[in-house]
Amino acid sequence: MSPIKQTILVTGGCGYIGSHTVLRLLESGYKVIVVDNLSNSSFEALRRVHELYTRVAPKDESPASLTTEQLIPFYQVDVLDRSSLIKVFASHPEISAVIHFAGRKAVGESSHIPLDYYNVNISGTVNLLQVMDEFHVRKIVFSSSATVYGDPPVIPIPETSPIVASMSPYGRTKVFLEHIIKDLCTASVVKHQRYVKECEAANKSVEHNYEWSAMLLRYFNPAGAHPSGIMGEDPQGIPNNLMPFLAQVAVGNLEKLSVFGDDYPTRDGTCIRDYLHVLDLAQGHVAALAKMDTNHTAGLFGCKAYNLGTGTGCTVLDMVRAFNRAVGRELPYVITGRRAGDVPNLTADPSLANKELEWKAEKSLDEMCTDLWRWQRTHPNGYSPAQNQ
Ligand SMILES: NC(=O)c1ccc[n+]([C@@H]2O[C@H](COP(=O)([O-])OP(=O)(O)OC[C@H]3O[C@@H](n4cnc5c(N)ncnc54)[C@H](O)[C@@H]3O)[C@@H](O)[C@H]2O)c1
Ligand SMILES: O=c1ccn([C@@H]2O[C@H](COP(=O)(O)OP(=O)(O)O[C@H]3O[C@H](CO)[C@H](O)[C@H](O)[C@H]3O)[C@@H](O)[C@H]2O)c(=O)[nH]1
Repeated sequence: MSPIKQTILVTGGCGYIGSHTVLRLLESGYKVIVVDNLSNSSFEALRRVHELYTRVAPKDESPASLTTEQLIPFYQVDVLDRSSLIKVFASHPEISAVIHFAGRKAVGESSHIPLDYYNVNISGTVNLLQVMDEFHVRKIVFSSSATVYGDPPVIPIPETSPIVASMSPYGRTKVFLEHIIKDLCTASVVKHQRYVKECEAANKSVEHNYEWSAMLLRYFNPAGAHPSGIMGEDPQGIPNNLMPFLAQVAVGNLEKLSVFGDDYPTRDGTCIRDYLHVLDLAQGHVAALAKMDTNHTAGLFGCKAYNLGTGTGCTVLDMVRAFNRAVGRELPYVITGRRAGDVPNLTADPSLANKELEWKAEKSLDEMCTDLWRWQRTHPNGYSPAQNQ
């Protein structure tokens, strides 16, 4: 008989990082429930997760005989919608932790519609945390970002680097949310101590633990796709990020890449980022959940931040060359002016995650590019069936 599996609620589980993480969770033996309002994704991502999981699942599970919703219960719910969230938690008392991806993530757009970003990212997360607390689910893995470091004083960046009033409303939501989650963890220790004292005074047994545990995962730059070629990033409209933009140039949907500035203090003048394969990033979430469990067994709760990156920085032009190798031809680009808010170098010091989470990004730059290209050339329009081969 299979051991009892923990159930993880994944918000934003149909999105780019979320869908790859849902697959890794299933492969690691977790049960998964997904909440997503599909504002930047489609249910098709979960169908692909189902298909891929069917290929590797243990024989006694036979997921092929299930519908996708039987394998992965799915709720098209907005994290701002408190009563619907309550229904999800009430229907699934087995939820033991939440991985929270849902939110808006376009840096540029956040400067034009800051209230939407503060509403979805901050109010949506506070809403979720309140509902979790109500249902005694007090373990969260949160999608933070390297953007919280602003323009950091030291490269590679350790977690002790100051987190700052970041460069965009989007970035600020991540900074605020880190503070909010830390405050919640701190307050919960006091609440639990008070509760324990009350129990002792009333000669009652201690039935609950009010203490929160949180993992703030500061992602560097996720790239790539599942090596099968059937799952990948499916950005709406013109992509904001470098790698999906390059991939769209390669399939002919966009004419050429604009390289935003070649006058930065870097080896070729273009910005340096730390790109990691999306499956390595997905595995980071599995490692963070495992660490929370080990901590709990040792009686440790509270909030901890980890960098998820490779520790190696690549310039924009390094990435163009790497993607050219995968595609087998030179893609057109033009150097333009700097993009507002970009900083010269965001390269992780991942040693804390390497040591404490026993996690390391394993996949190479060439794998990221080859996997991205396999996905994009077979799905030039992402999950939308129109014109895909
Ligand atoms: N992709 C990156 O480069 C990157 C880097 C650092 C941090 N992050 C963070 O990681 C998380 C996931 O990013 P991603 O790249 O997978 O983005 P994504 O847009 O592909 O995924 C986000 C998912 O959340 C859903 N969603 C959005 N608003 C929602 C709401 N109000 N209620 C319910 N669902 C909602 C979307 O439909 C989507 O499926 C985000 O929080 C993002 O800020 C991403
Ligand atoms: O068309 C483009 C797009 C990007 N770039 C450059 O490529 C680099 C990477 O840009 P991305 O937009 O791909 O990624 P960012 O580092 O700006 O931001 C991403 O990673 C951050 C963490 O490092 C945040 O989490 C943020 O949410 C996420 O979009 C930057 O130097 C940018 O100027 C171009 O030259 N042309």
